[in-house]
Amino acid sequence: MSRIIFVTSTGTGIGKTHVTCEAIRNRINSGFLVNALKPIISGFDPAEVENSDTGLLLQALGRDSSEENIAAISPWRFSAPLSPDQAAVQEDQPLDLDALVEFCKTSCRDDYDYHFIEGVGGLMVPLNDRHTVLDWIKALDCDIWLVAGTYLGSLSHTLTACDVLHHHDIKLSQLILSESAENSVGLQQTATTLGNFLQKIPITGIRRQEEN
Ligand SMILES: Nc1ncnc2c1ncn2[C@@H]1O[C@H](COP(=O)(O)OP(=O)(O)OP(=O)(O)O)[C@@H](O)[C@H]1O
Ligand SMILES: C[C@H](N)[C@H](N)CCCCCC(=O)O
Ligand SMILES: [Mg+2]
Repeated sequence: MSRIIFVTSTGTGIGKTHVTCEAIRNRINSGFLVNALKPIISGFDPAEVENSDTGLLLQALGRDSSEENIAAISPWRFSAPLSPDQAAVQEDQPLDLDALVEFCKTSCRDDYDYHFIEGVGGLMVPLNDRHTVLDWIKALDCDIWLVAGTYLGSLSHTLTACDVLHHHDIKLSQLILSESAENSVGLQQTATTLGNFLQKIPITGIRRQEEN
């Protein structure tokens, strides 16, 4: 039975891709068959694929960044580094929630042990003028990972996101703290405080691994 894991966050630039790539590598190294999708990417530059979320995910999967491989995991690609609803209008490529959900469900029928789906930005990022990432999550039957930072300010951002999920009866499988580069108050302090409010949710942390 394969597992589908949707990776969302408290905001943009927090660590979804970093966490997902690490999770992919760990599972492949353990002998599992893994796939990953980054269905919607904005700020995408075809000349800089290697550094893009799509390129990094493909690298973690052990695949090259051919046009075909890029299109297979990231069909909605926008150049503008904006919220998808804005980039889609600007680039005349409307984002339809049903088409997005159908793409994810079809892709996740492929025979892998794990399917990772990286969202876009944070939990409530608008996809069009009516739907957000939350609606996308609600339309899928999958595990949810929330990636949060350890920067000063993250506690409120994280508890807000958890409250939204709870309000919508969406069970959070785990909260992953990706240690922030700036203004970090530290993994342990952040985990301890969040643990006081999120007793039933497993909290794990990833130390800041300085990029080589
Ligand atoms: N634990 C960590 N150790 C080292 N670098 C990290 C860690 N977490 C995040 N980063 C770095 O911080 C930057 C932002 O992380 P990442 O790209 O994973 O964010 P994201 O949530 O996927 O952003 P987006 O919303 O654009 O998809 C990247 O350069 C990433 O390599
Ligand atoms: C461009 C960036 N890296 C992400 N792909 C998109 C982030 C959208 C954030 C929208 C918002 O919450 O204000
Ligand atoms: Mg990312």
